[in-house]
Amino acid sequence: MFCRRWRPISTAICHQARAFTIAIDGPAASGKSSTARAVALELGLGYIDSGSIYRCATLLALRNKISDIDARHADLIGLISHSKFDIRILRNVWLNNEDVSKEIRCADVNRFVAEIARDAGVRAEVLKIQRSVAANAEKKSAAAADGTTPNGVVMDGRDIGSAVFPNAELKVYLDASAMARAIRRWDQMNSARNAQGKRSEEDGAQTEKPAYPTVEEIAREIEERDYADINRAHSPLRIAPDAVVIDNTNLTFEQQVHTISDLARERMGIPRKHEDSI
Ligand SMILES: Nc1ncnc2c1ncn2[C@@H]1O[C@H](COP(=O)(O)OP(=O)(O)O)[C@@H](O)[C@H]1O
Ligand SMILES: Nc1ccn([C@H]2C[C@H](O)[C@@H](COP(=O)(O)OP(=O)(O)O)O2)c(=O)n1
Repeated sequence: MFCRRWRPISTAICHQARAFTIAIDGPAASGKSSTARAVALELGLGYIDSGSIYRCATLLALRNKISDIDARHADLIGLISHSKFDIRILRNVWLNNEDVSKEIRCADVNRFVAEIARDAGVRAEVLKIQRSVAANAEKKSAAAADGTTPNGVVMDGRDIGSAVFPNAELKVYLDASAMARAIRRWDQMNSARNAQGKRSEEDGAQTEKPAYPTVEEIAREIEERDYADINRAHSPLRIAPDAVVIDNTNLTFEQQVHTISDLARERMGIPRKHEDSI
């Protein structure tokens, strides 16, 4: 018997299948994936960054020279359905046994991903992958759970609360001002680049530094992607009516993680833990 809705242990009908789902949606660089990962670690839940699946689908399109998605729609769906996706909570994203964590964040994927994600057939194929990786992560989380919290999964994206898991126990819509998001993404890219440069220096490698986008360029790219995600016909980015909206422009990272994990605790029927949650 499969029951998705989590119940407190004392009233659980099917202990083994109880699962608690947290959906985190929001625009680009609003802090979804870093927050979702931290909440999952705190509560002993599995974590899936669903954007990484759309990014892998985009990488498949780029590598197979599929530039016109409407004309080559069936080819791309075939490639997606025959690929193996492995998304790990602390480690990387693997596509067909290759670590593609860095490549799926490159400028070409950033530019093309919203175009790929608007295709209904691609979304239907990705939906199957989302549900199957979530079921797997949920199973693994049971082993990590300490008995005080249920097993389950945190998934972030654009349509998790509205389309992928409409019955999620907790839905959060994370937002921040456009400028805060652009600056955070710039900082994130800068730190990754500096870390990479340091590693190359230590290895004695002579690598040419790639052109680096300005905050204004990042803001423009984010704005264009948000526009495409909000205005597409299928599962656009929307605030689910039962979502808790958190604007984190003036919150610290810890505050937003603590707020969401305490909201989850409340719905699990266990006491809140943090004094700084809002
Ligand atoms: N409240 C916050 N204050 C400052 N930086 C934050 C906050 N929340 C997230 N960040 C940082 O913003 C960057 C983008 O977050 P990320 O989780 O990658 O966003 P998304 O998944 O929505 O694109 C990361 O470097 C993250 O650590
Ligand atoms: N559930 C989802 C997740 C992502 N997408 C699409 C739309 C987004 O622009 C891209 C990339 O998502 P991702 O979460 O990696 O993007 P950001 O990290 O927020 O920049 O994928 C989607 O349509 N539905």
